[in-house]
Amino acid sequence: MLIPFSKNCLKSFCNFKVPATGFKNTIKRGLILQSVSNDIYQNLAVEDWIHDHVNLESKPILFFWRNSPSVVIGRHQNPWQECNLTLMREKGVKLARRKSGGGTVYHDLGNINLTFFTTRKMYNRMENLKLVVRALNAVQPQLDVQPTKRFDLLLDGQFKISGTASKIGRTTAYHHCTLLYRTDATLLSSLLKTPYQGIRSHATASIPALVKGLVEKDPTLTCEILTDAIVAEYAACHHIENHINLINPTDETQFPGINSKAQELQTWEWIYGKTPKFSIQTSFNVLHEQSLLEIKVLIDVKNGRIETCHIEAPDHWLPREICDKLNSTFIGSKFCPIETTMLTNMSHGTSLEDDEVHSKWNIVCEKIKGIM
Ligand SMILES: Nc1ncnc2c1ncn2[C@@H]1O[C@H](COP(=O)(O)OC(=O)CCCC[C@@H]2CCSS2)[C@@H](O)[C@H]1O
Repeated sequence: MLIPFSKNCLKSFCNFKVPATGFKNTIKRGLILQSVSNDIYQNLAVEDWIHDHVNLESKPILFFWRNSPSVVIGRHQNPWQECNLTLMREKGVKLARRKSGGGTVYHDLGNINLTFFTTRKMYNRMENLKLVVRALNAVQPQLDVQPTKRFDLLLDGQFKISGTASKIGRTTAYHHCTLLYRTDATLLSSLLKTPYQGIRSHATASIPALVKGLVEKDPTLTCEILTDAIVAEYAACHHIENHINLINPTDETQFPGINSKAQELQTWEWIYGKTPKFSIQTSFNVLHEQSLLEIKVLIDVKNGRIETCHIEAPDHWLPREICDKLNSTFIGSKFCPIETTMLTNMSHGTSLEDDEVHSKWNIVCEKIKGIM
Protein backbone atom coordinates (compact mmCIF):
# COMPACT_ATOMS: atom_id res chain seq x y z
CA MET A 1 0.00 0.00 0.00
CA LEU A 2 1.37 3.43 -0.94
CA ILE A 3 0.78 6.28 1.48
CA PRO A 4 2.13 9.81 1.35
CA PHE A 5 4.70 10.39 3.98
CA SER A 6 3.63 12.41 7.00
CA LYS A 7 6.03 14.89 8.54
CA ASN A 8 5.70 13.41 12.02
CA CYS A 9 6.67 10.04 10.71
CA LEU A 10 10.23 11.11 9.94
CA LYS A 11 10.46 13.47 12.90
CA SER A 12 10.20 10.53 15.25
CA PHE A 13 13.35 9.22 13.53
CA CYS A 14 15.42 12.36 13.60
CA ASN A 15 18.16 13.24 16.00
CA PHE A 16 17.28 16.89 16.01
CA LYS A 17 14.21 18.92 16.95
CA VAL A 18 12.78 15.86 18.64
CA PRO A 19 13.04 15.52 22.40
CA ALA A 20 14.79 12.34 23.41
CA THR A 21 11.96 11.41 25.77
CA GLY A 22 8.25 11.35 25.11
CA PHE A 23 8.51 9.47 21.83
CA LYS A 24 9.27 6.10 23.31
CA ASN A 25 5.78 4.77 22.66
CA THR A 26 5.43 6.23 19.20
CA ILE A 27 8.83 5.21 17.86
CA LYS A 28 8.36 2.64 15.17
CA ARG A 29 10.59 -0.33 14.66
CA GLY A 30 11.44 0.60 11.13
CA LEU A 31 10.29 2.51 8.10
CA ILE A 32 9.92 1.91 4.39
CA LEU A 33 10.35 4.90 2.08
CA GLN A 34 10.03 5.37 -1.67
CA SER A 35 11.12 8.45 -3.59
CA VAL A 36 8.67 10.17 -5.93
CA SER A 37 11.67 11.59 -7.84
CA ASN A 38 13.69 9.96 -10.62
CA ASP A 39 16.51 12.46 -10.28
CA ILE A 40 19.78 10.76 -9.36
CA TYR A 41 21.17 13.79 -7.50
CA GLN A 42 17.98 14.30 -5.46
CA ASN A 43 17.85 10.61 -4.55
CA LEU A 44 21.52 10.46 -3.56
CA ALA A 45 20.84 13.56 -1.43
CA VAL A 46 18.10 11.64 0.44
CA GLU A 47 20.63 8.92 1.29
CA ASP A 48 23.09 11.52 2.47
CA TRP A 49 20.46 13.35 4.50
CA ILE A 50 19.20 10.22 6.27
CA HIS A 51 22.77 9.13 6.94
CA ASP A 52 23.57 12.51 8.52
CA HIS A 53 20.37 13.24 10.45
CA VAL A 54 18.49 10.12 11.42
CA ASN A 55 18.97 8.11 14.57
CA LEU A 56 18.61 4.54 13.36
CA GLU A 57 18.89 2.82 16.75
CA SER A 58 16.24 0.05 16.68
CA LYS A 59 14.66 1.78 13.67
CA PRO A 60 16.15 0.67 10.39
CA ILE A 61 14.98 2.26 7.14
CA LEU A 62 14.57 0.73 3.71
CA PHE A 63 14.53 3.28 0.88
CA PHE A 64 13.39 2.52 -2.70
CA TRP A 65 14.37 4.78 -5.60
CA ARG A 66 14.70 4.75 -9.38
CA ASN A 67 16.42 7.14 -11.76
CA SER A 68 16.19 8.41 -15.28
CA PRO A 69 19.22 7.26 -17.33
CA SER A 70 22.36 7.83 -15.27
CA VAL A 71 25.80 6.35 -14.79
CA VAL A 72 26.78 6.19 -11.12
CA ILE A 73 30.46 5.93 -10.26
CA GLY A 74 31.92 5.01 -6.88
CA ARG A 75 33.45 7.58 -4.52
CA HIS A 76 37.05 6.80 -5.56
CA GLN A 77 36.61 6.24 -9.27
CA ASN A 78 37.75 7.91 -12.47
CA PRO A 79 34.85 8.64 -14.87
CA TRP A 80 37.16 8.82 -17.91
CA GLN A 81 38.35 5.31 -17.07
CA GLU A 82 34.92 3.90 -16.34
CA CYS A 83 32.53 5.20 -18.93
CA ASN A 84 32.06 6.64 -22.37
CA LEU A 85 31.45 10.29 -21.49
CA THR A 86 31.11 11.25 -25.15
CA LEU A 87 28.31 8.71 -25.70
CA MET A 88 26.65 9.72 -22.42
CA ARG A 89 26.60 13.39 -23.48
CA GLU A 90 25.17 12.36 -26.85
CA LYS A 91 22.40 10.32 -25.24
CA GLY A 92 21.70 12.70 -22.35
CA VAL A 93 22.76 10.16 -19.72
CA LYS A 94 23.67 11.88 -16.43
CA LEU A 95 26.86 11.19 -14.53
CA ALA A 96 26.84 11.02 -10.74
CA ARG A 97 29.48 10.27 -8.13
CA ARG A 98 28.07 8.59 -5.05
CA LYS A 99 29.44 8.72 -1.50
CA SER A 100 29.95 4.97 -1.24
CA GLY A 101 32.92 3.11 -2.71
CA GLY A 102 32.91 0.39 -5.35
CA GLY A 103 32.32 0.22 -9.08
CA THR A 104 30.26 1.88 -11.79
CA VAL A 105 26.68 0.96 -12.63
CA TYR A 106 24.02 2.14 -15.04
CA HIS A 107 20.57 3.17 -13.83
CA ASP A 108 17.33 3.76 -15.68
CA LEU A 109 13.71 3.02 -14.88
CA GLY A 110 14.37 -0.70 -15.42
CA ASN A 111 16.59 -0.66 -12.35
CA ILE A 112 15.37 -0.44 -8.75
CA ASN A 113 17.72 0.87 -6.08
CA LEU A 114 17.36 -0.24 -2.48
CA THR A 115 19.13 1.39 0.44
CA PHE A 116 19.21 -0.42 3.76
CA PHE A 117 19.96 2.07 6.55
CA THR A 118 20.93 0.70 9.96
CA THR A 119 23.19 1.47 12.84
CA ARG A 120 26.77 0.54 12.15
CA LYS A 121 26.30 -2.41 14.51
CA MET A 122 23.31 -3.82 12.65
CA TYR A 123 24.85 -3.39 9.17
CA ASN A 124 24.63 -6.76 7.41
CA ARG A 125 24.80 -6.90 3.63
CA MET A 126 24.34 -10.66 3.30
CA GLU A 127 21.16 -10.60 5.42
CA ASN A 128 19.79 -7.81 3.23
CA LEU A 129 20.55 -9.71 0.03
CA LYS A 130 19.03 -12.89 1.42
CA LEU A 131 15.89 -10.89 2.19
CA VAL A 132 15.76 -9.73 -1.45
CA VAL A 133 16.24 -13.32 -2.66
CA ARG A 134 13.40 -14.55 -0.42
CA ALA A 135 11.17 -11.80 -1.83
CA LEU A 136 12.07 -12.72 -5.41
CA ASN A 137 11.35 -16.38 -4.73
CA ALA A 138 8.04 -15.47 -3.16
CA VAL A 139 6.88 -13.88 -6.44
CA GLN A 140 8.57 -16.39 -8.73
CA PRO A 141 9.78 -19.62 -7.11
CA GLN A 142 11.42 -20.68 -10.39
CA LEU A 143 14.00 -17.91 -10.23
CA ASP A 144 17.53 -19.08 -9.49
CA VAL A 145 19.07 -16.05 -7.74
CA GLN A 146 22.07 -16.36 -5.41
CA PRO A 147 24.22 -13.86 -3.52
CA THR A 148 27.97 -14.04 -4.16
CA LYS A 149 30.93 -13.42 -1.87
CA ARG A 150 31.25 -9.92 -3.38
CA PHE A 151 27.59 -9.26 -2.56
CA ASP A 152 26.36 -9.34 -6.14
CA LEU A 153 23.15 -11.20 -6.95
CA LEU A 154 23.51 -13.64 -9.82
CA LEU A 155 20.71 -15.03 -11.92
CA ASP A 156 21.23 -18.62 -13.14
CA GLY A 157 24.72 -18.58 -11.64
CA GLN A 158 26.10 -16.17 -14.25
CA PHE A 159 24.08 -13.02 -14.91
CA LYS A 160 24.44 -10.12 -12.53
CA ILE A 161 21.10 -8.60 -11.51
CA SER A 162 22.37 -6.66 -8.50
CA GLY A 163 25.54 -4.86 -7.40
CA THR A 164 26.31 -3.65 -3.91
CA ALA A 165 28.12 -0.73 -2.30
CA SER A 166 28.09 0.76 1.16
CA LYS A 167 28.98 3.64 3.39
CA ILE A 168 29.87 3.06 6.99
CA GLY A 169 29.80 6.10 9.25
CA ARG A 170 30.76 6.48 12.89
CA THR A 171 27.38 5.31 14.19
CA THR A 172 25.19 4.70 11.15
CA ALA A 173 25.69 2.80 7.93
CA TYR A 174 23.94 2.05 4.71
CA HIS A 175 24.12 -0.73 2.21
CA HIS A 176 22.68 0.09 -1.17
CA CYS A 177 22.18 -2.21 -4.10
CA THR A 178 20.66 -2.25 -7.55
CA LEU A 179 18.04 -4.65 -8.86
CA LEU A 180 17.88 -4.94 -12.62
CA TYR A 181 14.50 -6.05 -13.82
CA ARG A 182 14.61 -4.70 -17.37
CA THR A 183 17.75 -3.65 -19.22
CA ASP A 184 19.31 -3.06 -22.60
CA ALA A 185 22.54 -4.96 -21.96
CA THR A 186 24.14 -3.69 -25.20
CA LEU A 187 23.55 -0.04 -24.35
CA LEU A 188 24.63 -0.63 -20.74
CA SER A 189 27.94 -2.15 -21.77
CA SER A 190 28.66 0.52 -24.39
CA LEU A 191 28.06 3.27 -21.80
CA LEU A 192 30.33 1.50 -19.31
CA LYS A 193 33.26 1.07 -21.70
CA THR A 194 35.94 3.74 -21.88
CA PRO A 195 36.96 4.85 -25.37
CA TYR A 196 39.91 6.79 -23.88
CA GLN A 197 43.31 5.14 -24.27
CA GLY A 198 46.38 5.40 -22.08
CA ILE A 199 44.89 6.37 -18.69
CA ARG A 200 47.09 5.58 -15.69
CA SER A 201 45.58 5.88 -12.24
CA HIS A 202 45.13 4.22 -8.88
CA ALA A 203 41.39 4.82 -8.85
CA THR A 204 39.09 1.91 -7.95
CA ALA A 205 38.42 -0.16 -11.07
CA SER A 206 34.98 -1.64 -11.73
CA ILE A 207 34.51 -5.36 -12.24
CA PRO A 208 32.48 -5.84 -15.43
CA ALA A 209 29.97 -8.67 -15.49
CA LEU A 210 27.33 -10.10 -17.79
CA VAL A 211 23.99 -8.55 -16.88
CA LYS A 212 20.39 -9.58 -17.41
CA GLY A 213 17.04 -8.17 -16.34
CA LEU A 214 14.63 -10.35 -14.37
CA VAL A 215 11.89 -9.86 -16.99
CA GLU A 216 13.92 -11.97 -19.38
CA LYS A 217 13.13 -14.90 -17.07
CA ASP A 218 9.58 -13.84 -16.27
CA PRO A 219 7.96 -11.20 -18.51
CA THR A 220 5.09 -10.72 -16.04
CA LEU A 221 7.38 -9.12 -13.44
CA THR A 222 7.00 -5.38 -12.93
CA CYS A 223 8.68 -2.81 -10.75
CA GLU A 224 5.59 -2.71 -8.54
CA ILE A 225 5.39 -6.47 -8.07
CA LEU A 226 9.07 -6.67 -7.15
CA THR A 227 8.95 -3.68 -4.82
CA ASP A 228 5.82 -4.94 -3.06
CA ALA A 229 7.41 -8.34 -2.53
CA ILE A 230 10.53 -6.82 -0.96
CA VAL A 231 8.41 -4.47 1.16
CA ALA A 232 6.34 -7.42 2.44
CA GLU A 233 9.46 -9.40 3.31
CA TYR A 234 11.13 -6.41 5.02
CA ALA A 235 7.96 -5.57 6.97
CA ALA A 236 7.62 -9.17 8.14
CA CYS A 237 11.29 -9.33 9.21
CA HIS A 238 11.13 -6.09 11.16
CA HIS A 239 7.60 -6.51 12.52
CA ILE A 240 6.44 -3.26 10.96
CA GLU A 241 3.45 -2.25 8.88
CA ASN A 242 3.47 -3.47 5.31
CA HIS A 243 3.31 -0.11 3.59
CA ILE A 244 5.44 2.33 1.62
CA ASN A 245 5.81 5.97 2.66
CA LEU A 246 6.23 8.19 -0.40
CA ILE A 247 8.76 10.96 0.03
CA ASN A 248 9.61 14.04 -2.00
CA PRO A 249 13.36 14.69 -1.91
CA THR A 250 12.92 18.40 -2.63
CA ASP A 251 10.68 18.97 0.40
CA GLU A 252 12.69 21.16 2.77
CA THR A 253 10.02 20.88 5.47
CA GLN A 254 10.68 17.17 5.72
CA PHE A 255 14.39 17.28 4.94
CA PRO A 256 15.84 20.65 5.96
CA GLY A 257 18.92 21.45 3.88
CA ILE A 258 18.38 18.67 1.35
CA ASN A 259 18.33 20.88 -1.76
CA SER A 260 21.81 22.17 -1.09
CA LYS A 261 23.01 18.57 -0.77
CA ALA A 262 21.48 17.76 -4.17
CA GLN A 263 23.09 20.89 -5.65
CA GLU A 264 26.48 19.91 -4.31
CA LEU A 265 26.18 16.42 -5.75
CA GLN A 266 25.79 17.87 -9.24
CA THR A 267 28.75 20.23 -9.18
CA TRP A 268 31.66 19.64 -11.53
CA GLU A 269 33.94 19.80 -8.47
CA TRP A 270 32.24 16.78 -6.89
CA ILE A 271 31.60 14.67 -9.99
CA TYR A 272 34.89 15.23 -11.86
CA GLY A 273 37.02 17.17 -9.36
CA LYS A 274 37.06 14.29 -6.83
CA THR A 275 38.72 11.96 -9.32
CA PRO A 276 41.96 10.57 -7.89
CA LYS A 277 45.02 12.02 -9.63
CA PHE A 278 45.67 10.38 -13.02
CA SER A 279 47.68 10.75 -16.18
CA ILE A 280 46.81 10.16 -19.78
CA GLN A 281 49.44 9.25 -22.35
CA THR A 282 48.22 8.95 -25.88
CA SER A 283 48.84 10.07 -29.42
CA PHE A 284 46.85 10.90 -32.51
CA ASN A 285 47.55 11.36 -36.16
CA VAL A 286 47.07 14.37 -38.38
CA LEU A 287 47.23 14.39 -42.14
CA HIS A 288 49.99 16.52 -43.64
CA GLU A 289 50.88 16.53 -47.33
CA GLN A 290 49.36 13.07 -47.83
CA SER A 291 51.23 11.50 -44.93
CA LEU A 292 50.28 10.95 -41.30
CA LEU A 293 52.12 12.81 -38.56
CA GLU A 294 52.01 11.72 -34.92
CA ILE A 295 51.09 14.19 -32.17
CA LYS A 296 52.07 12.89 -28.73
CA VAL A 297 50.17 13.90 -25.62
CA LEU A 298 51.03 13.46 -21.95
CA ILE A 299 48.69 15.11 -19.46
CA ASP A 300 48.58 14.88 -15.65
CA VAL A 301 45.22 15.63 -14.08
CA LYS A 302 44.80 16.52 -10.41
CA ASN A 303 41.41 17.42 -8.88
CA GLY A 304 40.02 17.19 -12.43
CA ARG A 305 42.34 19.98 -13.62
CA ILE A 306 45.30 19.77 -15.94
CA GLU A 307 48.44 19.92 -13.82
CA THR A 308 51.05 19.31 -16.51
CA CYS A 309 50.63 19.13 -20.25
CA HIS A 310 53.11 18.00 -22.89
CA ILE A 311 51.84 18.12 -26.43
CA GLU A 312 54.55 17.26 -28.92
CA ALA A 313 54.14 17.75 -32.64
CA PRO A 314 56.79 17.52 -35.38
CA ASP A 315 58.48 20.92 -35.54
CA HIS A 316 57.83 21.40 -39.23
CA TRP A 317 54.09 20.97 -38.66
CA LEU A 318 53.65 23.10 -35.54
CA PRO A 319 56.58 25.24 -34.36
CA ARG A 320 57.92 24.41 -30.91
CA GLU A 321 56.97 27.79 -29.40
CA ILE A 322 53.34 27.32 -30.47
CA CYS A 323 53.29 23.87 -28.85
CA ASP A 324 54.75 25.38 -25.68
CA LYS A 325 52.13 28.09 -25.72
CA LEU A 326 49.40 25.46 -26.16
CA ASN A 327 50.82 23.46 -23.23
CA SER A 328 50.89 26.45 -20.92
CA THR A 329 47.37 27.50 -22.01
CA PHE A 330 46.02 24.16 -20.81
CA ILE A 331 47.68 24.20 -17.38
CA GLY A 332 45.21 24.81 -14.56
CA SER A 333 42.15 24.37 -16.76
CA LYS A 334 39.44 21.77 -16.18
CA PHE A 335 39.89 18.49 -18.05
CA CYS A 336 36.63 19.19 -19.79
CA PRO A 337 35.58 19.73 -23.42
CA ILE A 338 33.56 22.87 -22.66
CA GLU A 339 36.55 24.54 -21.03
CA THR A 340 38.79 23.43 -23.91
CA THR A 341 36.37 24.99 -26.42
CA MET A 342 36.63 28.24 -24.47
CA LEU A 343 40.43 28.05 -24.52
CA THR A 344 40.38 27.35 -28.25
CA ASN A 345 38.18 30.37 -28.89
CA MET A 346 40.24 32.57 -26.60
CA SER A 347 43.29 31.96 -28.78
CA HIS A 348 41.59 34.08 -31.47
CA GLY A 349 43.01 37.58 -31.51
CA THR A 350 46.23 36.50 -29.82
CA SER A 351 49.61 35.97 -31.46
CA LEU A 352 48.17 33.30 -33.74
CA GLU A 353 47.72 35.62 -36.69
CA ASP A 354 48.94 33.02 -39.10
CA ASP A 355 45.80 31.26 -40.37
CA GLU A 356 47.58 28.01 -40.96
CA VAL A 357 49.04 27.89 -37.45
CA HIS A 358 45.67 28.88 -36.10
CA SER A 359 43.89 26.05 -37.85
CA LYS A 360 46.51 23.55 -36.60
CA TRP A 361 46.01 24.88 -33.05
CA ASN A 362 42.28 24.20 -33.50
CA ILE A 363 42.94 20.69 -34.83
CA VAL A 364 45.02 19.81 -31.77
CA CYS A 365 42.39 21.28 -29.41
CA GLU A 366 39.65 19.24 -31.14
CA LYS A 367 41.70 16.05 -30.73
CA ILE A 368 42.33 16.82 -27.05
CA LYS A 369 38.60 17.40 -26.57
CA GLY A 370 38.04 13.90 -27.90
CA ILE A 371 39.82 12.39 -24.87
CA MET A 372 37.87 14.43 -22.30
N1 LIG B 1 22.25 -1.55 -12.56
C1 LIG B 1 23.10 -2.57 -12.54
N2 LIG B 1 22.82 -3.65 -11.77
C2 LIG B 1 23.68 -4.69 -11.71
N3 LIG B 1 24.84 -4.75 -12.38
C3 LIG B 1 25.15 -3.70 -13.14
C4 LIG B 1 24.30 -2.57 -13.27
N4 LIG B 1 24.89 -1.68 -14.10
C5 LIG B 1 26.06 -2.24 -14.46
N5 LIG B 1 26.23 -3.46 -13.90
C6 LIG B 1 27.36 -4.39 -14.03
O1 LIG B 1 28.18 -4.28 -12.86
C7 LIG B 1 29.53 -3.95 -13.23
C8 LIG B 1 30.22 -3.15 -12.14
O2 LIG B 1 30.34 -3.98 -11.03
P1 LIG B 1 31.17 -3.55 -9.72
O3 LIG B 1 31.14 -4.71 -8.81
O4 LIG B 1 32.49 -3.00 -10.13
O5 LIG B 1 30.34 -2.34 -9.12
C9 LIG B 1 29.09 -2.46 -8.58
O6 LIG B 1 28.38 -3.43 -8.75
C10 LIG B 1 28.66 -1.25 -7.78
C11 LIG B 1 27.23 -1.31 -7.31
C12 LIG B 1 26.78 0.04 -6.79
C13 LIG B 1 25.35 0.00 -6.36
C14 LIG B 1 24.83 1.35 -5.88
C15 LIG B 1 23.40 1.25 -5.45
C16 LIG B 1 22.72 2.58 -5.46
S1 LIG B 1 23.66 3.81 -6.23
S2 LIG B 1 24.89 2.59 -7.13
C17 LIG B 1 29.36 -3.20 -14.53
O7 LIG B 1 30.55 -3.17 -15.29
C18 LIG B 1 28.25 -4.01 -15.20
O8 LIG B 1 28.77 -5.18 -15.75
